[in-house]
Amino acid sequence: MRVDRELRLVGVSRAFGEHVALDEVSFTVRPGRTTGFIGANGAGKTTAMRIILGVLAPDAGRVEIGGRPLTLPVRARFGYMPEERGLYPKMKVADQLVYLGRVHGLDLATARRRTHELLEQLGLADRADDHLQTLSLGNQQRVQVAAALVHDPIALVLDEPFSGLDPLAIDAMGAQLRERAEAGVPVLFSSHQLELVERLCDDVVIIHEGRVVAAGDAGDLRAARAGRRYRVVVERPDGAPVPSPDLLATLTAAVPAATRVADPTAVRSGASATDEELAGVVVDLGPDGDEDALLAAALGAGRLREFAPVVPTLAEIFREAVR
Ligand SMILES: Nc1ncnc2c1ncn2[C@@H]1O[C@H](COP(=O)(O)OP(=O)(O)OP(=O)(O)O)[C@@H](O)[C@H]1O
Repeated sequence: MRVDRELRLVGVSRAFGEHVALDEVSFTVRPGRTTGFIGANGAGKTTAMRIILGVLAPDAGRVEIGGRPLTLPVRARFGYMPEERGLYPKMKVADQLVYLGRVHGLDLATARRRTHELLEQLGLADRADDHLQTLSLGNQQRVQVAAALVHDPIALVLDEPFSGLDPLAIDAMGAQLRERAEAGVPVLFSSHQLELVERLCDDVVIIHEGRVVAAGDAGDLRAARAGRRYRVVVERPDGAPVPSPDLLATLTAAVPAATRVADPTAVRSGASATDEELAGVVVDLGPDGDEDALLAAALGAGRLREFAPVVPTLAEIFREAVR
């Protein structure tokens, strides 16, 4: 029988003295999917993860798996990578992983096999007999991930597993998380690297000052905010683009609700063009702006070269959600 592993936080609150770190936080980490947990420093990510793992008690609310309250034996089968990395610096890498596997109930042969497999997959096989403290910080981090994975966890909760890793290690780690998710494990990880989250996550939870401000399928969140944003490029009769400020003035005169937003294409290409040199603008119509009126204004401004919906990046959604 397949275990229902959907992990849910329901109305979880937690204060430290007067400071409310989590305020009725609810979200779901779906099995078979990776969920990115994002929020500014101090937003409450680590607190929520500690509560999931039972390291910290909530003041109110609960954590469930498969619709049932989490019990200690079930929690023991979770994989957790805490923010404060907690391995033994003077112990050999492989011995440490075998030991942790045994603590989690694996027999010796299985613990050794899993350790060997993980070290191979994470590119650390040649460091198996080195003391942890002799490894670089990035490689110690890889061992931390191996420690969270060694007992074949039924759920994975990782606090900033990518911080400090080089691009190759990020790929190796990302592949591990993806593989675990595909095996039906709910995977939750926090990160400040939003492009990485965008690349690796199926779902996303955005937390701001202790409250969830957006959650769900990352593609849906982006698509829901598309369609109200357009990139408009208009040419003069001589073929030169109408300068951005002039074009913006024309568009906003016709559609007062339209506001300019940073052009993600310009930012991504690292363009250093001034406003006058930039071809076109990206405008957001907000809830009230009229698309037809925007198009009519763009047509009236010259020869229309581009009128295309812009799908915001996760980083843009994040910035807006936490404003
Ligand atoms: N043990 C504690 N005692 C007092 N305050 C705490 C404690 N743990 C967390 N806090 C406070 O709760 C808030 C949320 O902290 P938390 O560590 O959960 O944030 P975070 O989103 O993980 O931040 P970061 O991205 O910086 O790691 C912060 O204001 C923090 O100072």
